[in-house]
Amino acid sequence: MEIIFEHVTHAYDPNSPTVNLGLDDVSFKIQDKKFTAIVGQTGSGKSTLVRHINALLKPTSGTITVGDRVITPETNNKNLKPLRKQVGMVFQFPESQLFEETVEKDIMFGPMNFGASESEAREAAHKMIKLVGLDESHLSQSPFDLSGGQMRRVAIAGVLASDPETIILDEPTAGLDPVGRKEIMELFKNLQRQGKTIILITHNMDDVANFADEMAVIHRGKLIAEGIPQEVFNKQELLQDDLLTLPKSAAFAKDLSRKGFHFDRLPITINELGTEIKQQLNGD
Ligand SMILES: Nc1ncnc2c1ncn2[C@@H]1O[C@H](COP(=O)(O)OP(=O)(O)OP(=O)(O)O)[C@@H](O)[C@H]1O
Repeated sequence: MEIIFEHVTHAYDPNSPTVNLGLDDVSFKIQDKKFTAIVGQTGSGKSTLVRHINALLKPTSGTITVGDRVITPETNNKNLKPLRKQVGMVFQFPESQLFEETVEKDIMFGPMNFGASESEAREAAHKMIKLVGLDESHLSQSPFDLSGGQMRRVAIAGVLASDPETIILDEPTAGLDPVGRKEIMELFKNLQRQGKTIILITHNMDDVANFADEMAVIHRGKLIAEGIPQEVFNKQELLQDDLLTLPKSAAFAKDLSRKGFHFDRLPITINELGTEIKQQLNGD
């Protein structure tokens, strides 16, 4: 589902529509079935941006088109269920929203809320628990008897169980160890391969380099750059002004360029870096 922001401004204080702007005249497109990363410093407006996609927040001015639905300042809260079913959202620390007495009931809650029958929701719970890498035996457990990483997976399964077309992830791997983080990121990449549109807010530039097709950089509520990660991470003006940090491979390449190596463009993944170094050592 294509998502189009057109001149979207969000003022947190409606009495002062030009100050305390969460978003300031943002226009851009999020492409259907792509993996798009949204990055920017703390407080730059990333969460504010994505909360407009399922109308959790309404724009003060401008429009957001989500498939065939247009969200405007006048959009009211009635009839938002179809949109919320299409656009699933995994919030930061989603495990804090688990509340049912069993894992199965927790995963079933979303689909039943959107009109699935009990047996359809149960079937979805059995499918999704496996998809997030957990055993079906956990379904009968209390979510609160699971480890933090397992709870995170259950919460993600709950969002996936409604089969949303677009999945928004607000720092879904925060606090996970490197192995857990990689597994979760690969799960989302696989969902994209199966046809989902993925939108990821992250502070981890290695995840952007390794998983995203597109990225957007937000600063003080404004969109200041967008494009494929390889291009955006090579924008000198962003790096000079510390508006963007580099993935580890690119930072390492930058160090090497002070020691005699030359990179036309900074490599952003470990594979690209390895290839470049090999070529230069071989004198290719
Ligand atoms: N409910 C609110 N009321 C008033 N101001 C808010 C509210 N929520 C966010 N803001 C302000 O809007 C700006 C953008 O916040 P937002 O949470 O979108 O940033 P973010 O980039 O997601 O930050 P982080 O990386 O810390 O999650 C910040 O200045 C923040 O203080």
